[in-house]
Amino acid sequence: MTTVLDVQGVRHRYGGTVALDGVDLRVGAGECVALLGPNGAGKTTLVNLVVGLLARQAGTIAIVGGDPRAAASRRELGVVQQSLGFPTTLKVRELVVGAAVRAGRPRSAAGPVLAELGLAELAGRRAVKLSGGQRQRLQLAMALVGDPALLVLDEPTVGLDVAARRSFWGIVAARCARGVGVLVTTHLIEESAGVADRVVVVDKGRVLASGTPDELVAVLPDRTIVATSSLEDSVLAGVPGVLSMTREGRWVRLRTREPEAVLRVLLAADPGLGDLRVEQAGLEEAVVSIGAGV
Ligand SMILES: Nc1ncnc2c1ncn2[C@@H]1O[C@H](COP(=O)(O)OP(=O)(O)OP(=O)(O)O)[C@@H](O)[C@H]1O
Repeated sequence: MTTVLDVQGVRHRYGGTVALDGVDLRVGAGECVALLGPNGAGKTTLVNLVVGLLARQAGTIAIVGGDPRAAASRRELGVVQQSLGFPTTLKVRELVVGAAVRAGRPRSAAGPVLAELGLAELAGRRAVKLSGGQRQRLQLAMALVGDPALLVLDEPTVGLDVAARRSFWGIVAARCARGVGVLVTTHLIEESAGVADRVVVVDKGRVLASGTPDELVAVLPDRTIVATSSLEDSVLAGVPGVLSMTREGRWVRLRTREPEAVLRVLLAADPGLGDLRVEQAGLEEAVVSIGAGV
């Protein structure tokens, strides 16, 4: 797989604060990588270094082999960042045409992208009059019109409703399938599981874990036994191997790392046991546990 983003040994400090403490990260062509981490983990710093907004202090960053601040590399890059505002007077078409020209593409490249993103009918509208979801699609149109090899999306779906989010990710997935590499930061863990080929968990400026969403979930040994039970709560909580229990009406949820042993006890002792299932932890629990050093 061709590498479109290669980050190696990147460190960054703001005065005495260490924001990145030796980060390695790779995005291949056609790969969607989600960068997950709590507030202050270093995600924005990394994104700003990749898109050339911050000057590199230590380590290397290459976009399709080039320096992020070189003009040739910037043409390989499409960016959607939350904080971007639009000039008040400019219309949707003018902004997309401008982005095409800046990326060295013909003005005519704007038309197909406006159509692909469902913005053709809004092309004559001033950008500041768009809804939140339409603005995100406009930013994506401006990012895609340059035909980038790498898309960097910084919390791109914050504030969007479910339908707008689905449509946004549908467009990104289609580009990914055509070979564009994507780096996306998000707090929406379960959403990232749906779109990312690989999730990279960062905290305190370091990569804690990297893998497919399924791999990350698999590293967490916790399972939850869900069942109806006739046993008293205190008896259930006292079954060897049960880490915690909660009850919702007739249902109990038992967290354990030894599901077979707990099930054996329940099957022998609980005449009212029914509707039994064992669940794996979700991606959110996996990421929280990795962050907590589990
Ligand atoms: N301009 C700055 N000056 C000083 N410290 C900064 C600056 N920007 C970020 N930091 C610090 O660097 C660390 C990493 O911040 P960064 O914004 O990269 O994290 P983040 O993962 O994007 O967080 P969030 O999810 O809250 O946006 C934090 O400790 C933060 O306080």
